[in-house]
Amino acid sequence: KGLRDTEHQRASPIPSQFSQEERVTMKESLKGAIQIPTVSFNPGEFNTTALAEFGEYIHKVFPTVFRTSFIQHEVVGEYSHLFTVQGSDPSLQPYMLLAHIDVVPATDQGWEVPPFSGLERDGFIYGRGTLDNKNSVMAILQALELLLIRNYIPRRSFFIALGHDEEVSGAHGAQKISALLQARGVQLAFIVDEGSFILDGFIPSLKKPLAMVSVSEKGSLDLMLEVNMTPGHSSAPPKETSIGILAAAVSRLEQTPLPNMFGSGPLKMTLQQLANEFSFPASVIFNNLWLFWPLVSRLMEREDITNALVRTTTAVTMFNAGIKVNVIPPVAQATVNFRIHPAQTVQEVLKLTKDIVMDDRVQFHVLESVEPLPVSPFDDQALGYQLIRQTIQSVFPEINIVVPGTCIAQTDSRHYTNLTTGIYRFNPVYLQPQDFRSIHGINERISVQAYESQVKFIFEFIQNADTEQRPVSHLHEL
Ligand SMILES: CCCCCCCC/C=C\CCCCCCCC(=O)N[C@@H](Cc1ccccc1)C(=O)O
Ligand SMILES: [Zn+2]
Ligand SMILES: [Zn+2]
Repeated sequence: KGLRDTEHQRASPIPSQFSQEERVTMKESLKGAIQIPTVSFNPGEFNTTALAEFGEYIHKVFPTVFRTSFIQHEVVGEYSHLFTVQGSDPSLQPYMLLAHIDVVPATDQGWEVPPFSGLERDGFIYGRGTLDNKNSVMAILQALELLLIRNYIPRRSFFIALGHDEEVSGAHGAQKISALLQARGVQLAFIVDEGSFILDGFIPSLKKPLAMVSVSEKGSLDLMLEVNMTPGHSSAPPKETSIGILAAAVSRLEQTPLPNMFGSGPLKMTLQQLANEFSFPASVIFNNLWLFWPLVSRLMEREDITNALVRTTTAVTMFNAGIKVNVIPPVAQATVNFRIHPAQTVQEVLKLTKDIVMDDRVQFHVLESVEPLPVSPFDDQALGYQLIRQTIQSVFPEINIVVPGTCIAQTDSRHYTNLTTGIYRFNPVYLQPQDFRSIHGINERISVQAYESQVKFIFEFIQNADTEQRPVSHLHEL
């Protein structure tokens, strides 16, 4: 099911074919972007030199974008970029494409090539940001540049927002852009951001790749656990120290996963839509979840990635205690990062956590919390979702599974809920489990061909968004 464009609009799309010279230029431009180490270290702590250089770099490699009269470019929060592309038809509601220019840190250790070299090997461009998320930054601007060179004039207005601090919360980039657009009275038809991919090999019994468009996003709770004890000489220690008490509390949390929420939230819809794609006997199981849900939910718990879809996860990420070898430690602190399932709330997770720890000597400090994001519409009338489906069909004709999903991490799009109810997280790039581990890990890379397809996707997406849409009953009719 989906939307179909009108006949006359469909008659003359600009074909997404790029010359050999354009293909070389686009991959070289991505490599150049990777070579600029736009690292975010901590909130408010960025490589500002690199961020400034990145701003100059995009001017250099996308000159047409910057000199086009109907495109306004603004720098927001010093290093983020907002482009307003004024469409020719003001009756169409605008949309927004999001990406971020900052990356997480990377040292050379474990990498086949240095992480900021942007080197090409065996058809892959390596480097921090090739999947998260300079590929999107560059592909969006590259697609627009190529459309403008072909004299394309968009009908529907759209915004491109490139945040510079997504990896450390988005407070200086996305939040400021969002406030600016709100002050201007902007309401968006939908937003497309990072957060999911064309998944290949994530579900053992499913041989075909599937495009998962995330329509929701898990929340988070950063909780600091603290134990205070009177310090003293280690030669006559008390029965328990602050470290021992805290370690036991943290261990209880790790040993007691929060409840399996299988059956609530978007996952059930995802699996129902997938049911007919499995071969026997998995197809019978997924078509009868009312009977087999205990089995499926247990199977999903086995792997870390699918476990993250069925529950609020608990990750102990920091532990600090002790000041000297012969001093009883006065304070022990641990930070726990919970990723909250869409069917739970911050308060529920806090209560469950306190019940598991069950020790009055442990104090709880909420450092930061974000509720899970609402589920964006993905029905036949949902413009953003259907445009993504339609463009997947055309750019990746081999993919016949497009399902709504939940993003297990957080994205800058969470700062834009004031502007739209349609937030879709999808990168048109194939991802295998080992690629998933490279995001924030080592040897992050994208194939030249995958990057070209991403440019092609956005090139077509912008044109598809300009066609008048009306509902149709079958996707294959698009
Ligand atoms: C049933 C099918 C199985 C589906 C498996 C799902 C596979 C997941 C695939 C892709 C997910 C990739 C997510 C990439 C986005 C990463 C965004 C990110 O890292 N965000 C940060 C934001 C943040 C939050 C708080 C403080 C600082 C930064 C994050 O979430 O940590
Ligand atoms: Zn990212
Ligand atoms: Zn990231």
